[in-house]
Amino acid sequence: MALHPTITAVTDRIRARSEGPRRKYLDTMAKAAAEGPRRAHLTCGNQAHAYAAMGTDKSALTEARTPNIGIITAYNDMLSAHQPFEHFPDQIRAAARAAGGTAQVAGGVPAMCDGVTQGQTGMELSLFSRDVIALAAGVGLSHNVFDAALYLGVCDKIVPGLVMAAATFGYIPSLFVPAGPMVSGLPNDEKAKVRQQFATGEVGRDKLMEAEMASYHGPGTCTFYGTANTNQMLMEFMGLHLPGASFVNPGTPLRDALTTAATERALQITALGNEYTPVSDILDEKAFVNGLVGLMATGGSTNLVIHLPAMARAAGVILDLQDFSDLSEITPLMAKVYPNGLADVNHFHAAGGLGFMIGDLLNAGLLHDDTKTAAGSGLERYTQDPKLVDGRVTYAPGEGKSLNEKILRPASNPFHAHGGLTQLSGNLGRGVIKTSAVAEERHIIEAPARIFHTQEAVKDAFKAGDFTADTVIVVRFQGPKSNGMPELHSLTPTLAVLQDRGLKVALVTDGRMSGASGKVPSAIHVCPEAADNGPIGLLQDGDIVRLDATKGTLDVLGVDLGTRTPAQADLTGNGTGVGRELFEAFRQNVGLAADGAGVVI
Ligand SMILES: O=C(O)[C@H](O)[C@@H](O)[C@H](O)[C@H](O)COP(=O)(O)O
Ligand code: SF4
Repeated sequence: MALHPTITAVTDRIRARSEGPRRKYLDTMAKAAAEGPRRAHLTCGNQAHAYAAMGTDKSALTEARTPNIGIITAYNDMLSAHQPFEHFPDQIRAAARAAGGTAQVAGGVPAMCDGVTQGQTGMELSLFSRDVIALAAGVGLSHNVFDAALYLGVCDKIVPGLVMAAATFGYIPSLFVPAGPMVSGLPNDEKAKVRQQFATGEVGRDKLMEAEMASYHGPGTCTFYGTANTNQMLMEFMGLHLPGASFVNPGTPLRDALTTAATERALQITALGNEYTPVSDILDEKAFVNGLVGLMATGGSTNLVIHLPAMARAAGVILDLQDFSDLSEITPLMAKVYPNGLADVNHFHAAGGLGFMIGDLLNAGLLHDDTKTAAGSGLERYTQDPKLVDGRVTYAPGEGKSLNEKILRPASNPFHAHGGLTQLSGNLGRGVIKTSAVAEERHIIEAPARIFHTQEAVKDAFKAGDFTADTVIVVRFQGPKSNGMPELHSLTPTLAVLQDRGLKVALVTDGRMSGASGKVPSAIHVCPEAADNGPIGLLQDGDIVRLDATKGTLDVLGVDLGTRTPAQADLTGNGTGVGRELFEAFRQNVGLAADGAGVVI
């Protein structure tokens, strides 16, 4: 099938926009690659330190004739999605040895669980932790003794931060190794219902705790289609996972076989062999366009509208919100996974999952097939399913059709004609809205604004019974310069109760929401932010705000903003407590949300 003209046009536009930075990046990568195996440049002393504790691997390492893998691990016990990584290094070392290579943990990176910090002060470090992860991975890889790298990470900022590092070290062939989703527990919509009942006082904390523990109940990624699982989708659409690796549950024989297969593949694609595949050849404008199409076709997390520009910039590729909008316009919404529907990622995977989607989108001319991937050339191979045969991974053709059209549909008969993300612009600045989880009749709202400077103040106003009419709830001073741009997802139950009571409500914020947020129309990432003299800082209670997701507009009506003085907020409290003291330089130097809210890149 010929490539859709918009795919070609957007790819060409990105390539043209990126020409300078991409050329500089590729020159840097080529220079590094030309230096040959890293270890050749280390002294005996350097190497002795690196191998001292490596036991039986020492001779292979010192002879430096076989490839050595550096493992960057985001293991900790706080994220259910990362807890399984505890034993992955042992498995990877054994698999490398068995395949004639070696592997060492090059370093660890921090990983924040946004579920633990949701609605808490710690969430103010969440977005910044992405760049900390990139920095920490760089420290590990700077030991410079690796011919390939394996990145162990899944969740929200961890994959984006690791991709920023993998691109920066783009001369090192790499794969991302996932741990997979937890098996299904209490359905996400039932959990959300109990939360709303708790918000209205219908159930007590005991019932809420019971529901939460039944929903988040074991090792593996949470099963909604939030940022973590959107990251997993990207790693297949962009060719950094093995095909079909994303949604195989942890602790299963196929999961273990995939980890072994990823290790073997990493050893095959180093510069010591004949299939050198540096990350810099994989992460190009075509890979990012494929990632954007996957984001739209699956109704993925709005957080990737911030992370993808930062990931791309690390590879010299410059994305713009217009690229997201134009691709959303031509990409059908093919999946309905919570919060966009009732199914979870396990059901999605069973229905045909990413392999079906990639095949169907390729046939529809909506993906580049001629991309380089860690598994080899061409995206077609990602339509295959991994099977376990005698304890090893083999690939077989996927079903080629959806096995449950309530969850997954072909591009020819989608849930919506276009993707779930729309760019917004108007006299309040630029932002984004995820429409895939919002009922059509709620895509346009025009109502008086109520202005807040914290999410707690919104909840207090709700408890005081303040919301009795249609309202645009503005929560400002939530941008990266203000307080690190925390997710405001803990507002979801409150806003959903107001909506269920028959009110038309919308959220407008320079902050962000979670990938798990859904049914309330939310104009997010509004920039410039209030703390950066953005027009959102000029709004006053009672102003009529119109949010039109069908037209992509966000405006205050009948007000001359030029006559207004910007609101002030006391942000001093955001600089101390729970480690916020350490992030002042990040708040001072962070870029626009629309450009990726980067600090290090
Ligand atoms: O973007 C995301 O996907 C979220 O950050 C997610 O990782 C976060 O953990 C949610 O807070 C979980 O949902 P609940 O908070 O509703 O449990
Ligand atoms: S998906 Fe979110 S809540 Fe679940 S483990 Fe990852 S960061 Fe934590």
